[in-house]
Amino acid sequence: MEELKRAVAKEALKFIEDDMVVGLGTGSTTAYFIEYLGKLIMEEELEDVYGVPTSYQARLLALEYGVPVVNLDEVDAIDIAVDGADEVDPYLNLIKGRGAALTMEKIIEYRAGTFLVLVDESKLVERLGQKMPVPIEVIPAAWRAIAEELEVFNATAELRMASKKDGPVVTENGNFILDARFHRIDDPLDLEIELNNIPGVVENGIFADIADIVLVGTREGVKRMER
Ligand SMILES: O=C[C@H](O)[C@H](O)[C@H](O)COP(=O)(O)O
Repeated sequence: MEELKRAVAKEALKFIEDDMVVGLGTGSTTAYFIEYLGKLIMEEELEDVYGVPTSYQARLLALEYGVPVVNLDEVDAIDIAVDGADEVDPYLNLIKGRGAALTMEKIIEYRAGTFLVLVDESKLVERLGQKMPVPIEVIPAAWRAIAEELEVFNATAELRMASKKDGPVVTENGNFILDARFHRIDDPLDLEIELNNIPGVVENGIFADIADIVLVGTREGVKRMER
């Protein structure tokens, strides 16, 4: 699996040109991309490329591998954003947020001229929600009210607990994450909008209609899905 992730990360470098502002995603697949991008910048194969990190993880990796970073409010535009995903359906709708970075990821990826997604073949599903729950970032005081509200959607929600901290995961925005399992997601765009209408929801991990290209690492090589 790591080999497939490395292969898509390498392929993604072909999309990066001099003078680009690049959204840097979060997760294990994008980590390889940031490493390889840093190498090209250090070897002066690429010039004047800046990264806009979607998380502390992306920022730390960029600093480690030599990708100059800028904040979202310092750039006029983002040329391309590169990020992983937890699930990809045949229409390029995604579930993201296993790493709890979904809100900043969506802000940056929505703003990008091109949103390039990097996955291995295990992430492909026929229908979103088949394997993964939908992460929902919520204002802490509202977590229980929102979990109850989700029953209306025929979903069961669990508060995500931390593994190296007592109590719940706290996002980089100071919020909690609910992982919601839906009986069946027929219309991802509609559900994405509906979830964000619940008071106290900051953002949810359905990324419908936003990915432009998905690179899929398979045992037969890197395949490309496009809209
Ligand atoms: O918040 C985390 C992100 O949405 C990740 O991009 C996503 O979970 C994919 O991560 P990985 O490449 O490690 O599977």
